[in-house]
Amino acid sequence: MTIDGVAASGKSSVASGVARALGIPYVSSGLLYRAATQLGREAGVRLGDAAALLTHLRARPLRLEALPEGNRVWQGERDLTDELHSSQVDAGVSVVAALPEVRAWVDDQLRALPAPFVAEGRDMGTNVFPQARAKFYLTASARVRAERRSQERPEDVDAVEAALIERDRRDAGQSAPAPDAHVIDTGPLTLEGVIETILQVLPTPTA
Ligand SMILES: Nc1ncnc2c1ncn2[C@@H]1O[C@H](COP(=O)(O)OP(=O)(O)OP(=O)(O)O)[C@@H](O)[C@H]1O
Ligand SMILES: Nc1ccn([C@H]2C[C@H](O)[C@@H](COP(=O)(O)O)O2)c(=O)n1
Repeated sequence: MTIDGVAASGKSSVASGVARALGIPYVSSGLLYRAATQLGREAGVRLGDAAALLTHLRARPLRLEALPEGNRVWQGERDLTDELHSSQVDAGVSVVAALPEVRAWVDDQLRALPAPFVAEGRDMGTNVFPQARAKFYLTASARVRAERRSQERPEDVDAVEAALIERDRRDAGQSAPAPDAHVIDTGPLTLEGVIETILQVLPTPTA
């Protein structure tokens, strides 16, 4: 199954809860875009330069570890995960995610993972796993998302809201609900409420 949605709409928290309830892993595709951005920044590669970025990424392959309590991204023995949710990565990641070559690099890694899992991101239901048996798309107003996110970060809520609106604008090209997705406004719901809503509409597996 797939869970897509706008920035900070609760995708990874919800995917984690649903996956736990189903006893399967979840996979956070955004982490691979974030890792590509962080490694490009570190190496001084211009983030819009797909060829240079991919040469750099292919020389040092990444591994996405789908742990139930949270995904982790490794490059050899180095765990990059805790560096990937900074405001600097947030500011550059949409440029990297707009590169078709980088999207193909991410998609190949996701499609190589052993099923079943819950896939979370922007285009999981539309592009990467169009055959998924159930698809969801999470939304919430920018204000609600900023209020939630500002509890995790030092920035004030107005600055977080402005950054989310800008990232939504830049990601719009690859972030739309699949025609067969269930769209959920998470604004009025608790995290547990969103997870429960999804579990209730999931089709029962056939024998
Ligand atoms: N329904 C909800 N009610 C209250 N808080 C929520 C809800 N859903 C998510 N949150 C909180 O909102 C914040 C953002 O959630 P999360 O990181 O899961 O979003 P995301 O869509 O994966 O973000 P990103 O796009 O940046 O990767 C977290 O602090 C999470 O606990
Ligand atoms: N399937 C995906 C997943 C992510 N992205 C881009 C868009 C986001 O700005 C960025 C980080 O993702 P997040 O951690 O916010 O889920 O990566 C994408 O284009 N496609």
